[in-house]
Order: sequence, then structure tokens, then C-alpha cells
Amino acid sequence: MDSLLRIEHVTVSYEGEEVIQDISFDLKPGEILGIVGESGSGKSTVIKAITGILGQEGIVTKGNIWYKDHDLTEMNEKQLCRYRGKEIGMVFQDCKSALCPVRKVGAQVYEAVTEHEKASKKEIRCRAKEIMEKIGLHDSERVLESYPFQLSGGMNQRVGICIAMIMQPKVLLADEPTSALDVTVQKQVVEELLLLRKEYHTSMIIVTHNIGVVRKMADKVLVLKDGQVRDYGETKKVLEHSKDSYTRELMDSVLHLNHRKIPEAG
Ligand SMILES: Nc1ncnc2c1ncn2[C@@H]1O[C@H](COP(=O)(O)OP(=O)(O)OP(=O)(O)O)[C@@H](O)[C@H]1O
Repeated sequence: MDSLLRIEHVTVSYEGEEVIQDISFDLKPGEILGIVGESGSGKSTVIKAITGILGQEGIVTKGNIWYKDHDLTEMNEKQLCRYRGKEIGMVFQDCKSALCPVRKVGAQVYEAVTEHEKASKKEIRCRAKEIMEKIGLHDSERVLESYPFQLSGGMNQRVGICIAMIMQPKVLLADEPTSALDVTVQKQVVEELLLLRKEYHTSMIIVTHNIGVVRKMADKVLVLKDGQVRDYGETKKVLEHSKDSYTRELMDSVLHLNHRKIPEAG
């Protein structure tokens, strides 16, 4: 099957310092890739490089990022804007802070759509409600009429997912989409993302520290350390039978954390 997104030998520098070196992977339609690695290994930089939001200091110095037949690294800001949001959606760790605090959710959903296409308010609300229903925001009328501060963390995260999904992007890039949520809500959001993949056949890249999320969601895993790929392959193979010593260490440490007993008081 042809790749939807293909990262070929990409190197990224911030202010002349390479933080990602020669990384390659691809994403097929409907596939979910988990990117894991310790803090500072370059996970978020990969996502930012794909969407062209590295900022003033960051630049892709080598390699190509292909979306279908288009090299995203060759595009200017205006060209990238056509893809960002429409074809490639993004969800962040803390969607609440990505939302405007003084505008109602409904207005922000409306803006996200009309940036890319002409549609009536009624039609957009209808589309938003359909997605909200799927991701557990059952009181969608109230949510659309609310300001972000009137909603819980989990609800804001779902609003972020709704805004990302309303254009039915082919690829969803999610940077720590569940890490700001409590465990129960984390589990629900993971289930909801999987449901969206099933319904819309969306490919996803999930950046996370949570190996449980990767195990549950990802078809493939990419392990990064100091900006380099240490392992890449099918989830079970990487999590359980990696030949790479660092990957094995990383998985062992997660296992120990999960099984660590909380010392009893007194
Ligand atoms: N705007 C920036 N300017 C300079 N250096 C940056 C910038 N953003 C990130 N870096 C550096 O790039 C490296 C990779 O950072 P990145 O945020 O991609 O790591 P990460 O794996 O996502 O970390 P975390 O898990 O803590 O979010 C780090 O050394 C970081 O300090």
C-alpha cells in the first residue's frame, strides 16, 4: 500500500544545532504510529517539522517530508496552510490553552472550518455535533455555547479533537493527547481516537510517554533517542522483542514503573 506520509532522511536544527538526525519512517492510510523516547529526544520536533511549525529558530536542513506526492519541506507558509488543519490535523497536550479563552467553542469550530472552506453555521454545527457525539461530548449544544473555561480538561481535550477532526484530515498528529488527563479520561480518549480511526480511516501519529497508550493504539512504533531512531517497526516487536539495547532499557523501566509498589504509610 502506498504511503500517505513519508519522512526521508530528515535532519532538523535549532539555531544551527541538530536535534533530529537522519530520521526516516512512513505512515500508511489508516495506520497509527506511536513515537516514544525520553524527554528532549525530539518527538515533538518531528511533529513540528511535518506541519512546518518549527518557528524562527528551527529548520529542516536535510531530507524530504512527502505528503502524498508533495514535499512539505519545499512549501512556503501559504502553501503549507492549505494542508495544515485540512489534510493534516493536530491535537496538543493541552487543548484548552490552544483554544481562545474569550470565544465560545462554537465560534472557534466555525472559524477552523471556514479557514479552509465555505460552509454555513448550521452545517458546521451539525458536523461538529456528529463528531462530538462520537467522542463522548453528548451535550454538544451546551459545549458549543460554552467558553473553554466552563468545560473540564477532558471536555476541552475532546473539543480540540473535534476541531482537528471536523475537516476529516487524512492524518492526525497528536502530541501527548492524553497526558494532561486523569487515568479514566485518558482511557476514554484513547478509545475515542481509535473509533475515529475506524470511522474515518484517519492515519495518526501519537507522540507519548505512555507505553500503555502505544500498546493499545499503535500499529507501529518509532523509538527516538537524542534525535536518532533507535528502533522502528511493528508495535509488539518493538515493545517486546527489540534488538536495540536502549529500547529494551526504556521498556524495562516502564515495566518497573508500572509494577512499582507504592510504599505504605507509617
Ligand atoms: N524552539 C527551540 N529552540 C531551540 N531548541 C529547541 C526548541 N524546541 C526544542 N528544542 C530542543 O530540541 C530538542 C528536542 O526537543 P523536543 O521538544 O522535540 O523533545 P521531546 O522528545 O518532544 O521532549 P518532551 O518529551 O520533553 O516533550 C531538545 O533538546 C530541545 O531543547
